[in-house]
Amino acid sequence: MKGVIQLEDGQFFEGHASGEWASPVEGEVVFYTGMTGYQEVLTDPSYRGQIVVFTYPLIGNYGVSDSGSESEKPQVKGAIMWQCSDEDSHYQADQSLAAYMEEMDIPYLTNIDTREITKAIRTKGTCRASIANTPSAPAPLEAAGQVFEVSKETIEVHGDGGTHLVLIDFGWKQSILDKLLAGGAKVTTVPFRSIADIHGMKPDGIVLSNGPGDPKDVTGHLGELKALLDEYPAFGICYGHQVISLAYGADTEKLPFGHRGANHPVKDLKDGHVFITSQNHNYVVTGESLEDTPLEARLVHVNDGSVEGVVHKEKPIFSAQFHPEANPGPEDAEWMIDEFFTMVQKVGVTTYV
Ligand SMILES: NC(=O)CC[C@H](N)C(=O)O
Repeated sequence: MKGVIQLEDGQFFEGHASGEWASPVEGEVVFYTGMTGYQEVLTDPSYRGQIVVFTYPLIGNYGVSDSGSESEKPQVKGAIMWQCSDEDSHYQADQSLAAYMEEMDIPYLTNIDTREITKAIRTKGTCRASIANTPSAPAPLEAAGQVFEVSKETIEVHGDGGTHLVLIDFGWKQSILDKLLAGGAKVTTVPFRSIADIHGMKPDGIVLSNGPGDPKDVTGHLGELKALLDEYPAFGICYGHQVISLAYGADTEKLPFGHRGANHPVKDLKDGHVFITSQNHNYVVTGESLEDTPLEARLVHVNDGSVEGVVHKEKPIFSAQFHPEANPGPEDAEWMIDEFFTMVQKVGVTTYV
């Protein structure tokens, strides 16, 4: 069956549709350049509401595993591929990607020249798009507030390790929780709407999770968040990095087409070493906006010089704009999780630079 993705500016790309749709599927269209990691991408709450173009031509060749998802259900609005495999060649696979897409009812197109559409997004910038059986213009309105859809309603306790960490929930990924548990923590996940409750839990440290959409969606919580950060060691991952920066007075802006893939080089200004990271973000902290804050940039993207991590000049607080939990992607940045545990365990720490 015929399927079409149409961008905001009227450009459209024709391919095969996974189904017959009564109405168009609309969302922000972004591209992901990794060769692997499709299951994590489809289920990562940070991709909530987006249509993801996979640039690598063969997606799904190692199938889908029951234990490989980043949240309980798919989060993307739709997917665009050249080829979606209906075979699963991996000993841990439970089903093929094509079967998974059908079971989960994720609308997708195949036989689309994903490199051509990526060039269009790169030229025009991230934009809205619609997937349908015939060309259909997407509504111009930008969706907002996805973080309210993915942050859970309740406080949950995981594991029983000796270090008590609170993971502030902006839509946390399973692999962040897994890494904290593996490091020896008991982890309490707390919805960002319940930040005030965290003081009573007296945790050893705070981790601020990844999340979808614009970090300014949680502006109303920044005051109580800063009060918390002033008291506890903290580590922010992606959305978490952005809200730490906003809480201390820095600003964020939207990149033209974001960073999504598993090969983004980042430089640590502390010692000059460059490492490869897994990334998934539209927004960045603007470098100049850090000037009048107690934060400074420690990590920068080698390709475009954008801020990839900040550190507080006096307090034990630091952050990563990328994904040190590395699902999907290289594990080069896992040292940050180790550093966080060391920082939390270090009694009387006052400076972390
Ligand atoms: N992975 C994330 O946490 C993404 C953060 C934010 N939604 C952005 O797009 O920049």
